[in-house]
Amino acid sequence: MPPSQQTDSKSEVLVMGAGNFGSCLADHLGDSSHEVLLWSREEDVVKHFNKYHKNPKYLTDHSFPETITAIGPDLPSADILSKIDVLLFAIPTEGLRETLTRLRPRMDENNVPLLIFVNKGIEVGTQALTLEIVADTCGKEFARVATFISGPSFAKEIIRRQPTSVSVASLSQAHAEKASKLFHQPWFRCYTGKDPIGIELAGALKNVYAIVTGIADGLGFENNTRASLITRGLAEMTRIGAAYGASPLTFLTLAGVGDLFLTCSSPTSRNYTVGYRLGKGEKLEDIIRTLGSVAEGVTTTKGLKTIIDELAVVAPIANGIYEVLYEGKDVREQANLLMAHPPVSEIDLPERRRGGPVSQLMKKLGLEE
Ligand SMILES: NC(=O)C1=CN([C@@H]2O[C@H](COP(=O)(O)OP(=O)(O)OC[C@H]3O[C@@H](n4cnc5c(N)ncnc54)[C@H](O)[C@@H]3O)[C@@H](O)[C@H]2O)C=CC1
Ligand SMILES: O=C(CO)COP(=O)(O)O
Repeated sequence: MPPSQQTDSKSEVLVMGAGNFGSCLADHLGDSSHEVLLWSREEDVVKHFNKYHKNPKYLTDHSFPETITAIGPDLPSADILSKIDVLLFAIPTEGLRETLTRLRPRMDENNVPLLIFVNKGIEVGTQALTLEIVADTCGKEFARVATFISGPSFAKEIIRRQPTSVSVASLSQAHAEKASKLFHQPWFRCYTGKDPIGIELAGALKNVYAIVTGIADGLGFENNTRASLITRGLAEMTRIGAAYGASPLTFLTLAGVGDLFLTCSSPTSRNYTVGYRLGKGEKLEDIIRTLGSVAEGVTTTKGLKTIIDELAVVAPIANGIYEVLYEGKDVREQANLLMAHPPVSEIDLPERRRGGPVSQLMKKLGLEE
């Protein structure tokens, strides 16, 4: 890969969360001349990071640029928050409401940094996406400019500068473009979009289907099975997204099918791994206890079930995984049940545009005037 491009405009960035993804993104931005603070709630991580420039718990082999300073475990002060240009959250969805609630009184609404979120989940209990959590905790002015980055992007590969592309979306086009510019590097491309809710839903839902394909692989099913689960998972995600009010086309983006394909086909995915180990017969509690990292699909399945029921969407795969995770149903029996569903039409196509070769052929068949 070509060397990192040093940007003209140097930003002061604060990354909240020093797990796999927060550390990786701090490294990415620190490597392109931005000043980076990395907040961790774990004191040992902060001390070790500042002494050795290594994270003792996540991406442990990697040496981080010396320009990154770790802070914590106390939350960043009002003074720090007033000086930064970018505030990036890389903590799991379940921890976001509390963190934002505690941070908000320290933030000046007349000096709001660029707010970026990379978590991929639905909050249990409220079924809220992050945009709504931001609105609830910080107010609508913050939510209107909140920006979301999502897409096929394993931390372990970004840190090795593998070419990566992601979707970046916000209700504010200007903020999406700012975030895109901040992250752009020869090994990292950003594609901006205007459907943050669709992008968020896609990122959260693909984790659920990654657990399902992991189960199938763990049970010993092969390539045909995985390909049909990914494709039918995409159809289901799109149906849920459309019923939710997102654009169905968003599910064809990097944050949609891109990330779905990645996480459903690689053991690097924690969600796929949860599924694979379930397929091999391990218990969910044991898998979560020993995973060492978050798999957001497990909690998201719970919120998703409520959404599916409320919107009355046909979602046999998501319902099936809910029953496995939360009702103790047997994984092999659920697989058999899915295959035993009666045949249905594959996809609801929009009205066909008249004209072109299809119309000519239909005329020849006497099916079109
Ligand atoms: N690892 C990856 O490749 C990618 C992860 N993501 C998303 O980024 C988010 C973070 O993932 P990872 O860093 O991989 O997870 P991780 O499990 O490696 O690290 C999570 C970090 O968040 C902190 N944390 C957990 N609960 C917290 C709370 N309640 N308050 C404050 N801090 C808390 C942990 O101490 C840890 O530093 C997740 O939503 C994940 O879906 C998105 C893209 C890629
Ligand atoms: O979202 C990811 C990559 O894009 C990471 O997936 P997992 O959380 O399943 O590891």
